[in-house]
Amino acid sequence: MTSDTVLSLQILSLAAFCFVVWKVVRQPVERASFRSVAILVLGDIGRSPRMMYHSESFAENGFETYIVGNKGSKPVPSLLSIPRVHFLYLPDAPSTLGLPFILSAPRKVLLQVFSILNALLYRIPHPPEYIVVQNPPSIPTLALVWLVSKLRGSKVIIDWHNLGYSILALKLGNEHPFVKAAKWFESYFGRSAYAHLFVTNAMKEHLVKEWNLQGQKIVLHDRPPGHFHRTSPSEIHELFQRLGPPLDTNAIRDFLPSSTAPYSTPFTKTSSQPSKYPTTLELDGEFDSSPMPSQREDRPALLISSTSWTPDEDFSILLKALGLYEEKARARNEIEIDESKEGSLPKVLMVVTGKGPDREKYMNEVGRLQEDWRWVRCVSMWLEPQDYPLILGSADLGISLHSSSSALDLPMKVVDMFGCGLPVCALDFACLDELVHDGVNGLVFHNAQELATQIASLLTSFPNSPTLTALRKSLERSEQNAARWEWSTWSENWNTVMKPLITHNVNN
Ligand SMILES: Nc1nc2c(ncn2[C@@H]2O[C@H](COP(=O)(O)OP(=O)(O)O[C@H]3O[C@H](CO)[C@@H](O)[C@H](O)[C@@H]3O)[C@@H](O)[C@H]2O)c(=O)[nH]1
Repeated sequence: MTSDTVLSLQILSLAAFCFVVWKVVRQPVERASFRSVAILVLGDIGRSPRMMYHSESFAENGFETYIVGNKGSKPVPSLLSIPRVHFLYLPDAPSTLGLPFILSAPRKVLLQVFSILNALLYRIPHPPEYIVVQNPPSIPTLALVWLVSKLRGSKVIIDWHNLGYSILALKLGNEHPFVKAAKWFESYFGRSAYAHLFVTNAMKEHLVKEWNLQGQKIVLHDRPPGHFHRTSPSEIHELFQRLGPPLDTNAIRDFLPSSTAPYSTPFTKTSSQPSKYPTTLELDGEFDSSPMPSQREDRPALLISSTSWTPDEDFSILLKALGLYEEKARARNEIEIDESKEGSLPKVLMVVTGKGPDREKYMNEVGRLQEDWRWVRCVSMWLEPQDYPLILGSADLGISLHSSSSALDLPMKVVDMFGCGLPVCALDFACLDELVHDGVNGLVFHNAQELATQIASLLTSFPNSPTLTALRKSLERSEQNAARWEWSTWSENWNTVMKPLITHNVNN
């Protein structure tokens, strides 16, 4: 494409943008219609769990719910089945046409501005009562919802997941002029809203103090959806039959215990197949006629990490820790081994779920490293929304490498893991203790050596590790730990914290 054509395209976009703004400014302000909400996600809706959960909660509370965002991964199934939910997809970001960043970035923002305004002003038939916007990204969304609220009378709710400028600072450094400009933009357009939601107490305290936020301020911690649970052996059996392909590579097939579908998987077996390990009933001399799957004693330990593969998560820590575990397992199992196998370490299958920019870089590194590994394998996969909680609930240990660019947000993946009864080893950062209680529901580490030591100590004598079992028990809702139980589901929490905020006007 010639530079003339590019210039004409830019001029056209600018003209279209000016036309929309001119039309809007001339339009008489329409009253916002009660019980409707626009949820704005600048990104793949299917990879924005918190915004999907908000949408579901609004719709369940009788709101006509418009989700504005990009099409990509499949949204959670429950959202697709609610009649009041409408998806308004934004066009995908245009290709850069080989233009330098200085030209391609403003062009991209301009097209985004146009399509977001078009959605919020025209595609939603009546002004929504509320607009819920996720931050980050802040540019251009915070300014746009501010403008739309002035024009259409909608009330803006900013859902503070993190601080956008702190993510940019990871790449450019705190002193870069773009970072300073982004911080100004975020604090200026983020200052006043009908309400501000925060994912941690720490973020609320920080922003109230530093940015003098106007409007109601509420901490809405992430919580897992009600259907997240510890996966039963039957569900694990079905899941690993479904997962087939990502685990069906030479490197993985030879590493896992052999299995014969549909009778067994590397993690489960059924009594329909003669088993190497007799069940308790068989040992008691009774015939086990039930085909119910059970977990195999010779299964590898299943470790899970979940991520968006962004630069704030340093997967080199995990890879180094897995290498150190490999050394420990060799030393224990191949040199010091005694007859009883007491104190031995199991093979480890590390599954990293999620999609994102740094995936290829780290998985190429994994490919090189595991050529020399005998006790560890690492695979990455993206699971359909219904399978994601099932794999978390099948695992033995979760790992979080979330370090938080602002030190003010928390890893949602850990919330997911706790919801599925999975204890974690989590990398420490400033406000992690709002979620992970060291030695109670998980362990906190600071570097690869510590992580490797924790994995080895939790997996000693696997699958009968008392420490791992104790951590897992703290996540069970039982009479014994009722007193310190702090977990609720997303909708219980939302109905307690958010509902009074948004139904207040209707009740009055
Ligand atoms: N369906 C599916 N979802 C996945 C998969 N892997 C990861 N996810 C989704 O991706 C999330 C993890 O993405 P991250 O971007 O790593 O999130 P986080 O650091 O744990 O949490 C951040 O985002 C939250 C809200 O979106 C914030 O609340 C939180 O404070 C933090 O900023 C998981 O919680 C899960 O919903 C997968 O294979 N399949």
